[in-house]
Amino acid sequence: MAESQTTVELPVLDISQPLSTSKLSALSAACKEWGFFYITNHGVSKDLYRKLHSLSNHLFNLPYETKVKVGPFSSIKTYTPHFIASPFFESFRVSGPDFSSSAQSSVEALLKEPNSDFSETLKEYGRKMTELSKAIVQVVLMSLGKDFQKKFYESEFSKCHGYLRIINYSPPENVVEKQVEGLGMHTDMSCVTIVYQDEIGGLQVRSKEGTWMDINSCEDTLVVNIGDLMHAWSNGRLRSSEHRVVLKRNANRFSLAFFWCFEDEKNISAPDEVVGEEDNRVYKTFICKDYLRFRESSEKGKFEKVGFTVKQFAGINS
Ligand SMILES: O=C(O)CCC(=O)C(=O)O
Ligand SMILES: [Fe+2]
Repeated sequence: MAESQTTVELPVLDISQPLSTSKLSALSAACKEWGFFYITNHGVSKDLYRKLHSLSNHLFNLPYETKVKVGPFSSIKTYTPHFIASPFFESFRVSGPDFSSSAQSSVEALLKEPNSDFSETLKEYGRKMTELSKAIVQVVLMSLGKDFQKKFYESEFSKCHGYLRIINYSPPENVVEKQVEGLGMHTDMSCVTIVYQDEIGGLQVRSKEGTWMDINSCEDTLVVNIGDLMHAWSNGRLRSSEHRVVLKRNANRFSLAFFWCFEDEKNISAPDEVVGEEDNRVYKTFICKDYLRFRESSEKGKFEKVGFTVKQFAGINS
């Protein structure tokens, strides 16, 4: 695998403040070119991350036979074991809007003693991520066009929902000599995704020319990326970039990816004003859940080679 040498420069938005005109245009350029940017002042404390990390480790450290109780063949299906996404990747999913009860149902199946720490902490994190996702969608709409937030936020995005993936990467021992993929190239099936990566880093975005660029981990900032649903809704104006995770150090890597998505039944269609006067529509209207199903069925057993994205599914002239 080719080593990547370059770090991508992305704008950092203070999400607690109204955006200046210059920040909005930096955001607009970053969403067009990279589909990635950073946010700061996001309101999640280091303490909350420490707590999430240690509670999650506790679950990842359980024996495999215990974890599969909530695995793909159980009724709960919140645990993704190794060798599905990659040999070095495992994750737990916590779904909204009731993050607490989603977390609790995993914990009840996994732990012998009742434990409300995990569900309480996930409730708090889910609430924060929901709030942030709403704010992020609004600024992204503002970056697309004047008044677009006023025009489209309520009518198009008010029924969005979120889910969280808690990820543990455990690299093989020879990772220092040979960089390995912890998660192969993919695009996200979300409107926007909010990623917390620990200080180890390893997240990379693919440039339009096909070069892998590092997205460094910066203290107190979160990474945001545009997903396929927002890409299609914006008629391709906002980029949903291919990205991956590489493991460069012989250390476990912890990350949290929060996906903010349209409701299953939504008809996804770029409004005329978003398409613009030339009326050059690049995506057909489609129903959100039909795309999710298409991805699920084309991804089985080969998560790493996602050749099937929204372009193949709903692209016009592709
Ligand atoms: O682990 C990360 O940093 C990113 C994970 C990711 O891209 C995903 O789960 O879609
Ligand atoms: Fe992703």
